[in-house]
Amino acid sequence: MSQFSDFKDGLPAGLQSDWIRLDKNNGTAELTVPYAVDQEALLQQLAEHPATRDYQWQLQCRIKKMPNSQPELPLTTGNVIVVSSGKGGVGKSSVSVSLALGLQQLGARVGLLDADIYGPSIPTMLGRGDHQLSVNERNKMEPLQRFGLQVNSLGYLVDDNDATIWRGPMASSALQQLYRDTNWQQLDYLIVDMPPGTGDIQLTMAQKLPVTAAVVVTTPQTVALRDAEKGIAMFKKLNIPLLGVLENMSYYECRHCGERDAIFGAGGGDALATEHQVGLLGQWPLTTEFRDSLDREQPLLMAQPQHPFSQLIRSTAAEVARKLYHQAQKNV
Ligand SMILES: Nc1ncnc2c1ncn2[C@@H]1O[C@H](COP(=O)(O)OP(=O)(O)OP(=O)(O)O)[C@@H](O)[C@H]1O
Repeated sequence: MSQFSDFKDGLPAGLQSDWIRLDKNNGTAELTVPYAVDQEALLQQLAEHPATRDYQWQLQCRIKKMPNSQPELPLTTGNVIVVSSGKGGVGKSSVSVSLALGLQQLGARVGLLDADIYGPSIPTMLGRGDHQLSVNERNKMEPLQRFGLQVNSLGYLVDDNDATIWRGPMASSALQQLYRDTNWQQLDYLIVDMPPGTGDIQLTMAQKLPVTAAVVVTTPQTVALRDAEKGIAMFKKLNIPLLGVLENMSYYECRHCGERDAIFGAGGGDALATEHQVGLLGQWPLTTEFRDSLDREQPLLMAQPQHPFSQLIRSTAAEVARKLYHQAQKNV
């Protein structure tokens, strides 16, 4: 096996020459961020490029486990990405569900952990079907399988009203237990839907998990942006790499005439990301279909995978995967 070092031109963005191995007439491109690459286009390019066209190409997908913020905590899953918001109601749970499904639709094995003690909404968005949470012979909870995701939520375990009265240590140790005592199966990513806010509870919770990276969700509204800023500061303080800010409800697009209305203001997420040098992961519209699909336990990505919003979600998910990889490389 040799590495292909002289292969810089003509590669799709995201592919690096040291991911390429050659063996006689066979070439393997190992994609450590498979989602950032259009695999069909890449195969075609490899087949046509003068330097590579004499080889038979195959692609292998390998998602690395990146370093996490708490090396002393056992990592029982793949990369742990926490989704957080400074303020409630900005769509953090909707984003968590969508990013998890988006990564999965791009080929990853994904779990979703609902840590929102104030109002676990994942069971409402994904439903539970006929499934009940069960405990195996090793006393581990078997995650619920929803749309191909492995899911666990405080909402599957306790009544909503019981969970909301939990405070500090109780909440963070419940989260830790939920993470550790779930029998996650070979995950590439675990998306964690955190409780809204940036107080002591959220801080402690983030410290109790081996977090790989974080995403902060905001709307463009000034009051949400101010709180999102506190979220950015929290992750900086915890030395958790921030993949970027995701602006949700950026504009409403009329279904009939297509006109866009920035009802919560325009440009706020972008300005915030620029000011803190954290990158804007996406600007998601406010749409009836998105809200309705989650209310009906049929996420848009599943119900209408070709919908432009579904495509936007997948491209944000690809950006998250790509950034996670590159960010972690920088911090090694
Ligand atoms: N882009 C969007 N378009 C339309 N509706 C949305 C969008 N994002 C979220 N919603 C809706 O807004 C409501 C709040 O969303 P969600 O529960 O995800 O917010 P949250 O930030 O997790 O709230 P909290 O953490 O305070 O419970 C939900 O009814 C959801 O369907």
